[in-house]
Amino acid sequence: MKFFHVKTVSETLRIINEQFQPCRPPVELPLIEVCGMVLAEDVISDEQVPHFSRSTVDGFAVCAKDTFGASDSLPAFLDITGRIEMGMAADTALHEGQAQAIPTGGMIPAGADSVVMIEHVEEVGEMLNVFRQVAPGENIVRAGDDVERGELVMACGHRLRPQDLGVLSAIGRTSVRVHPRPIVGILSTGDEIVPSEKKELAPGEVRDINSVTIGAAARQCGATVLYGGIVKDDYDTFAKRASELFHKVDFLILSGGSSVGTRDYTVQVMQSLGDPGVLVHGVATKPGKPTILSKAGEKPVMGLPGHPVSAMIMFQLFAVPILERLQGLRPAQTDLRLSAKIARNVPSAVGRTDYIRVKLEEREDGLWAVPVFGKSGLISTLVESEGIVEIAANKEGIVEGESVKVHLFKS
Ligand SMILES: Nc1nc2c(c(=O)[nH]1)N[C@H]1C(S)=C(S)[C@@H](COP(=O)(O)OP(=O)(O)OC[C@H]3O[C@@H](n4cnc5c(N)ncnc54)[C@H](O)[C@@H]3O)O[C@H]1N2
Ligand code: MOO
Repeated sequence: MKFFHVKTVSETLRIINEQFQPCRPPVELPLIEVCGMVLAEDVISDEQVPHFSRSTVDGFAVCAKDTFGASDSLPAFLDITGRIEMGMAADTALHEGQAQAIPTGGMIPAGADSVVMIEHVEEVGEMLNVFRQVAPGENIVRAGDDVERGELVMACGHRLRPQDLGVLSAIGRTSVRVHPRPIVGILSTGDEIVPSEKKELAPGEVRDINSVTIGAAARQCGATVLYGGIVKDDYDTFAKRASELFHKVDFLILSGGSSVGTRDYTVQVMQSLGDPGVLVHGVATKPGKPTILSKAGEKPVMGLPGHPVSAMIMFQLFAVPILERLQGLRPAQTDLRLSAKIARNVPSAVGRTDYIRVKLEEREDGLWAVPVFGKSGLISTLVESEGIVEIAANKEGIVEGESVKVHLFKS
């Protein structure tokens, strides 16, 4: 009889951190291709953004002190000495008592320190009546306000979002060094598993859920996915198909066959892929106990439990950190979990970390997490849920009203 020598969640995460590094050397790619990828360089700006002081409104560039005390009943009177064109240099300096018309985004002329909005002035020929006072700096973005020359704009290990690409574009970068997207291979196992396109199911057959859910979740984490299809519970075929896929990918995920049944070959297949071999066989969690982690050469291989809910939760718990390591992502600086109160008592066993599915309800007294109960083979329970809540291994459960952290599913 074989037994699991289970590891705790934190032991498994420590192993992941120690064992896996970025999978391939960084590459230089054009900005339009790098959203969602991880930076492999420190980006330092050699320019100021904006590189000229500009107006944030349509109006008149002025010296603020000329407007002090101005009101509807006592306007300030200024001479209009110029009109600044969009995208052109403002090359006529402004002196006290003068104003120059300026569009939103126009360059502030030398000598001006603020802009009065068009709504608060009246043009009378070449004279300007100003009915509101403005403070120095009002309605102006100064050169370098956004980014200073020499500033570290983004550090190595940062996952690039649309706004990050905006800054890179603003400082004139057309390409950046990034960690390549890891290629994740997925192979589903089980005599009963058939492709989703199969119309009429024979008794005992089950359409493949895990290739689809795990493939999509891997893509959400920045990976490229190679689908290996479905393989029967036959050691030789399984080992051959796993080995073929393994050589094409950076991270191989096997679904099903991770438990200790006589036909569960996943561990043997993982060992056959190369040394050092299996690092974790079984984790002290519910669901997900029969999760396996191994390393062949430098590549991670993960055996996810067949039950679709367990597979997704274990992917979240361990495959996401593996993918982060493979992409050189810096550990998260912020806690992205939502605080809520649990709506029911949920018992749990000491010595095991439990993950419960929850949906969120906004009530008058705040956010509540309502447990969604159901066996780990029932994928629709995850459709109903918005996230998962961890019950720590040292707890006997959580009581109604207790504050919990909800780890939200990505959408
Ligand atoms: N004696 C024991 N039996 C089991 C244990 C245990 O500790 N001792 N653990 C149970 C737990 S928990 C889980 S989870 C499962 C995991 O088993 P496997 O990883 O070997 O998975 P399978 O037996 O292949 O499948 C389990 C279940 O999930 C369905 N399945 C599998 N793959 C897919 C797929 N790609 N798409 C949809 N559904 C899938 C499969 O048909 C089975 O119903 O072991 C328990 N047993
Ligand atoms: O714990 Mo198993 O992972 O589904 O139910």
